[in-house]
Amino acid sequence: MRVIIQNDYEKLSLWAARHIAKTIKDHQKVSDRPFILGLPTGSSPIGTYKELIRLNKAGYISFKNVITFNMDEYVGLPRDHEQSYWTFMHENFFNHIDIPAENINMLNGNAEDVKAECARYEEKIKSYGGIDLFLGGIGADGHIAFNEPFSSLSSRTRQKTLTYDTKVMNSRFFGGDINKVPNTALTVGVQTVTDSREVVVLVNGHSKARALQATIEGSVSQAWTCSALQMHPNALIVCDEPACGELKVDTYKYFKDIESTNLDVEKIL
Ligand SMILES: N[C@@H]1[C@@H](O)[C@H](O)[C@@H](COP(=O)(O)O)O[C@@H]1O
Repeated sequence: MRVIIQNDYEKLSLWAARHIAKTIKDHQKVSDRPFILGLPTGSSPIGTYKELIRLNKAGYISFKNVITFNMDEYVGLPRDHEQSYWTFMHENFFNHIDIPAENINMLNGNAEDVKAECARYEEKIKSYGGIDLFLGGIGADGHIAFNEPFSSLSSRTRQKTLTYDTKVMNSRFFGGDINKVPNTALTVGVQTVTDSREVVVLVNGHSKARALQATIEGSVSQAWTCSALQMHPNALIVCDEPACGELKVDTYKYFKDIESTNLDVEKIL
């Protein structure tokens, strides 16, 4: 596992976006196969999306030959609801880049047959030969996508019930009213994420410090689904200083030292 520690959210976002842009560009230099990109919602990736949009508008990177798969979607919210992940992704990313609409894949939280919808999603990912890079965020309880604590580490796309804690956290987007937060969501599984060739996870702010500690230093356990990343051969955590608050001093120093020549955001592209 690599851990890149940046001073603040802005630097974290620049680093992650530029790393993703470079990875896509490097792939495009040697292959005509579309790049398959997994994407999250939440507040963590907003800065990364802003920088990717800037790089797209500046002509550094094109998304014309990129296929995206989003991690999750609430069940039962109309697609054009202001808090659906479909709306979030279009407002914060897709509407501002050159990606063709048919390249965008999102789970349909209003599907009549939810099981069939989840199976279709897994099949479609497989049909492209898997995901090249899955970008993710992390919940304060360590959930990745909507894989709440005690989700199987070998889980696949399915419907999950949201925990009370997650509903409280996400109620900030629903006018603070927990009753407006959907009870369930469709989500890719932990293994859908870890099957990807690379996983990049953004972790910012002190509220994520326990989750970051569990991800890096804890045992691999379904209690912290983010800990599954320890088994991944190409997992990269991009975090800020406040998120490191619960790490051992030695762990923090180790990653600062070993990545010291890779931290400069101006030297990635
Ligand atoms: N399903 C999403 C997760 O994918 C996201 O990582 C998490 C953290 O959100 P934020 O980035 O706003 O802290 O929120 C939701 O639960």
